[in-house]
Amino acid sequence: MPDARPTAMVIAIDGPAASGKGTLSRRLADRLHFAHLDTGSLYRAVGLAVLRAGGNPSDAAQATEAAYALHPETTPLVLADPALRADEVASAASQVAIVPAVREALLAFQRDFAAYPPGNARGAVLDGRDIGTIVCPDADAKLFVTASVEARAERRLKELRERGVPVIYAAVLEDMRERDARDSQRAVAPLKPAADAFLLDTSSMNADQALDAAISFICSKTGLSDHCA
Ligand SMILES: Nc1ncnc2c1ncn2[C@@H]1O[C@H](COP(=O)(O)OP(=O)(O)O)[C@@H](O)[C@H]1O
Ligand SMILES: Nc1ccn([C@@H]2O[C@H](COP(=O)(O)OP(=O)(O)O)[C@@H](O)[C@H]2O)c(=O)n1
Repeated sequence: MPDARPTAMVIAIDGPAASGKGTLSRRLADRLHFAHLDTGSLYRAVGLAVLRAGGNPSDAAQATEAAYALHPETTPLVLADPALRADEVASAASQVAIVPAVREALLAFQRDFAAYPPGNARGAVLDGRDIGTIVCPDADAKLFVTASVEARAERRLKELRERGVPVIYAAVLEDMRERDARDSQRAVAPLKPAADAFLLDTSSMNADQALDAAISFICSKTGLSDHCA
């Protein structure tokens, strides 16, 4: 039986790779004491499972089988796997994400998280590509976080180098462009801002400035006041 908690508040954060949506979502969830779900990790988990099985992430049947093999009880453990952060896994994620049956398989988990955030939290922040458009179209506040493709490639390059991964700027930029194209042009749930999303371009903002801008929008939109100062 669903529990009798009051309806949870939902903040939807979408945007392209390395726009800063994950950093912003984590910090928002901290500030508001909300639960956070990085939905990209779900697609990465499906991509990684196919790669580990020696399969092809573009094969719809293999991707669908891997998506249905993710179970809510074990998913939190799977999402903590550091292997999810590898660049080839990001690429595999964007290939499995094209498959409508994969998206369908992951939908219930995301909607349940939004409706019944873990830890008895009074709200949830979900970040991804289609949260404001498909997963939670009735979210209380929606943000679409962007930055120029060059700024995003610089950020991802720095992040990968800090983790000791040997990469060059041109390859990261090329990968980002490829993934942007695949995510924006796919037929199902393409990356695009919801009509009622607040557009936040972080190209020349640091993470603190992005958080301040987001908090001020969310507070004015939702009437939340206790964490807004
Ligand atoms: N506003 C910002 N300015 C500069 N770097 C940022 C900003 N927001 C996030 N970052 C850094 O950029 C990288 C990508 O950010 P992340 O939040 O993982 O993006 P996304 O979730 O959109 O892929 C991380 O290394 C993060 O620390
Ligand atoms: N809600 C979501 C989240 C991610 N994805 C897919 O999963 C891939 C990896 O997402 P991510 O958010 O982990 O990627 P980064 O922004 O961290 O690079 C994306 O390129 C999308 O193809 C999606 O289709 N829908």
